[in-house]
Amino acid sequence: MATVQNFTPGLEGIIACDTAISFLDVEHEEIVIRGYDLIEISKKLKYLDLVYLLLESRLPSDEERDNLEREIKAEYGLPENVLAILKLLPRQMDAMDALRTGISALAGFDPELEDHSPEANRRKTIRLLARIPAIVANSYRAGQNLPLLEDRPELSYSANFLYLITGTTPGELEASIFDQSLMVYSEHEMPNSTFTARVIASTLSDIYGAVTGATASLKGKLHGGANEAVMRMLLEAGTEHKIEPLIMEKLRNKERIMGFGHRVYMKKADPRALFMKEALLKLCDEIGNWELYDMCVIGEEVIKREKKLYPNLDYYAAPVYFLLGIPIDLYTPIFLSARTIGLCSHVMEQIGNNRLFRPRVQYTGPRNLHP
Ligand SMILES: CC(=O)SCCNC(=O)CCNC(=O)[C@H](O)C(C)(C)COP(=O)(O)OP(=O)(O)OC[C@H]1O[C@@H](n2cnc3c(N)ncnc32)[C@H](O)[C@@H]1OP(=O)(O)O
Ligand SMILES: O=C([O-])CC(=O)C(=O)O
Repeated sequence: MATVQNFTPGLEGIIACDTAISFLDVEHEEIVIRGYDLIEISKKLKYLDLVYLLLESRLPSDEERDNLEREIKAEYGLPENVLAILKLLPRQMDAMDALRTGISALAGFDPELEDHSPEANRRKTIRLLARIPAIVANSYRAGQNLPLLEDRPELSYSANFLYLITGTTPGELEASIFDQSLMVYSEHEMPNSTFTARVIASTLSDIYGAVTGATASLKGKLHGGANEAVMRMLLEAGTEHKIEPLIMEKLRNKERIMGFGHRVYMKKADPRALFMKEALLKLCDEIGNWELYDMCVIGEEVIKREKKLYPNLDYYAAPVYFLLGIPIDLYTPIFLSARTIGLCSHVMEQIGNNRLFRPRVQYTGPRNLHP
């Protein structure tokens, strides 16, 4: 049997590349984004400040952030033919598959597709940030026979995104919590989807292809798809009295409980989950009904007691999105939209210092067979 040294299934703990973008400092429970603590900037700043930080490696002045917002808004609007493709998709198609198709179709309408210069890739990133929310919302609306909506540039970037999804202008608290959720979903070092994007970029393929591949990766319920599964579980329980028996039954059946555990944190809290837990409480306070919050807290305690596992971001983002009136099918597409800036930053960094990803295998098949 051919052997290769240092085989680690799932590449657990393996350093895949060097990066100046982000790092999970598990020991200090800090997600470092270009030197800043993600949770601190999510509390103090806005999503577009973080977009600027990821793009330019420094925080913007107010004027620089406003200019970035203008740049993105100038690219609002989907090409007619992309809208036509979205309308032709089967109604039952998974929203992540529709999104993947939409992003892939957008590539055909970008005249700079094959220009891999940093300047062209920055412009393509701006276009993706401008157009992915409209794909997410309108592919869903088309499938539901709802009228398609156009961007409203007078709203902030995240308020417009939430408007496209729900069809109503969000209140201040809703827009602010949605913006914070985009921030905590924006970038997270080297998850499967980001690795996928960098692997694709390392062949000198294009940025749309890298984001399309990452979308397929993020769909899976061991990754981004978990936020939708969490909400379905909470709805199945229905009340705070039924969440413990439901979880216990799933554990007896050896099922994984979605929204718990994490390859990197595993036995530590995901700082983003705690932040979204606070956001959930604020939304419950606003409506004067704490049932969902109480149910989540009971679920968290049961899993800690039974499995010594902590919630990840998806566990608390799901009920937050539910209270924001977002259809469950769109939770993972929203994750991808928020993550677009992280993915594009990694693609640009990969191209800037490229080495083709091409690992080896530990061969376990037969040898010396003859036809
Ligand atoms: C934003 C995000 O994308 S975060 C991830 C979202 N995904 C989820 O929430 C899905 C549920 N969680 C999981 O499946 C896992 O925790 C993962 C995939 C996220 C990480 O898993 P891995 O690093 O591969 O850990 P692994 O699968 O080896 O699990 C280690 C042990 O913990 C258990 N475990 C891990 N997560 C869970 C869970 N959610 N429910 C029940 N048991 C779990 C495993 O069964 C295993 O137990 P064992 O050693 O007794 O067999
Ligand atoms: O880091 C991971 O493996 C998954 C995750 O939490 C994310 O992508 O936000």
